[in-house]
Amino acid sequence: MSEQTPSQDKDAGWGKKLWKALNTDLGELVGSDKPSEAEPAAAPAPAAAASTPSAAAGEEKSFWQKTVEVLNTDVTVLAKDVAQASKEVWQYKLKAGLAKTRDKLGKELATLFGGGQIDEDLYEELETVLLTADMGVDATNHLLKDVRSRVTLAGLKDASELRGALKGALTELIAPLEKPLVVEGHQPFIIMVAGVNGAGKTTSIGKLAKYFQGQGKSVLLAAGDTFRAAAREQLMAWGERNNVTVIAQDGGDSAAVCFDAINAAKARGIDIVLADTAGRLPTQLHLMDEIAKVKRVITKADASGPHEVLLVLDANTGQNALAQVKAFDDALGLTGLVLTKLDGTAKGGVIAGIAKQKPIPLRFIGVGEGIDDLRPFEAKDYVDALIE
Ligand SMILES: Nc1nc2c(ncn2[C@@H]2O[C@H](COP(=O)(O)OP(=O)(O)OP(=O)(O)O)[C@@H](O)[C@H]2O)c(=O)[nH]1
Repeated sequence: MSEQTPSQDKDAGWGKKLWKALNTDLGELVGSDKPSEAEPAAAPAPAAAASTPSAAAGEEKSFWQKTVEVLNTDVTVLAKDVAQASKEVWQYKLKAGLAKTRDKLGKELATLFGGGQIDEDLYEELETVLLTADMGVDATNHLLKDVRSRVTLAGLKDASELRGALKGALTELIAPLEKPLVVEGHQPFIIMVAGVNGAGKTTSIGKLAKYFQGQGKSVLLAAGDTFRAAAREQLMAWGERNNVTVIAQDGGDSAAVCFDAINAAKARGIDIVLADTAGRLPTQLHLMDEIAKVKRVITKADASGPHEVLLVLDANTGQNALAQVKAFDDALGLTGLVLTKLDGTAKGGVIAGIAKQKPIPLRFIGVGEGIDDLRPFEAKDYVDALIE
């Protein structure tokens, strides 16, 4: 068993470190009504000079308290700006990532919704468009029914009004999948990651580690894909670059790696364990048995775990993704899904199929190979990016 521990403080993400540093300094300032010795003598502190500790306890605020208030306000405003900018960047990426699906769907919908009356021919064409975007028969039927009732309810007459009806119906259908992963309540919070070969498990684990670090969580990775040596190397290289401990083993047993990783995380007070597993097809029954064993061994290491069992799906597989969801759910009892590679496919409609047939929370979607290209799924953003 090998362990790769980063040299620096890997337990805190930069966000946490920054926040801690700011709060520590500000906290110290609040506790002091006069400049510290480290402050220059010429520090502009007339109010502070006039203000005694008893005055500070009264109505009058000291210079330093006012300074701290201003600084805190600025930090809050700055944090809001950063969050807003980050959201806008993601919406842009999502839109760019869904370009293939949108181009296909959008072009056909544009013709369909160009104008003219709403009739049976139009519904038939809409059905074909939805099916070709890989929404599947069930979801397509559901959407058509919903669109029809919206048309009746709102008394819509012109085809150009159907866009809003379709967007509304689609948002409502996929909204139940929007259940962000909450990694609280257990320490370590153990996330087991499964999927077919090449779905994007290992890269998603790297992205998730960064995402959770950004929330101030400490993360440890279990290189449980002992089948593919490159996956272990990939994870270790990633861990080294990002100061995250990786527990690995040359070849051997995936369950044993996860077991050791959980114990290491417990000993170090780590917040989150992300456990990789080897890719496998649902038809490889012995491998499906093996992954069920990995889960059982995780439960041996921590009776309450795993706290999340994620299935990573490649969006390119389209409707076949549903068969994977069913098989892995039978073997493992899935609690969440990750849909990767939405950027490389015109099959983004598969989310509607999942929502209709196997509504397991879609925790994250991936729209690129970059480290920030995986984010929590939001139904409205998704539909807005898909249908303009
Ligand atoms: N374009 C794009 N590529 C992605 C995305 N997610 C993962 N990939 C790529 O998909 C390829 C396979 O990813 P891996 O993480 O190695 O897949 P895996 O599931 O761990 O593979 P196995 O270990 O063989 O089962 C890599 O080249 C990734 O960069 C995504 O959202 N968009």
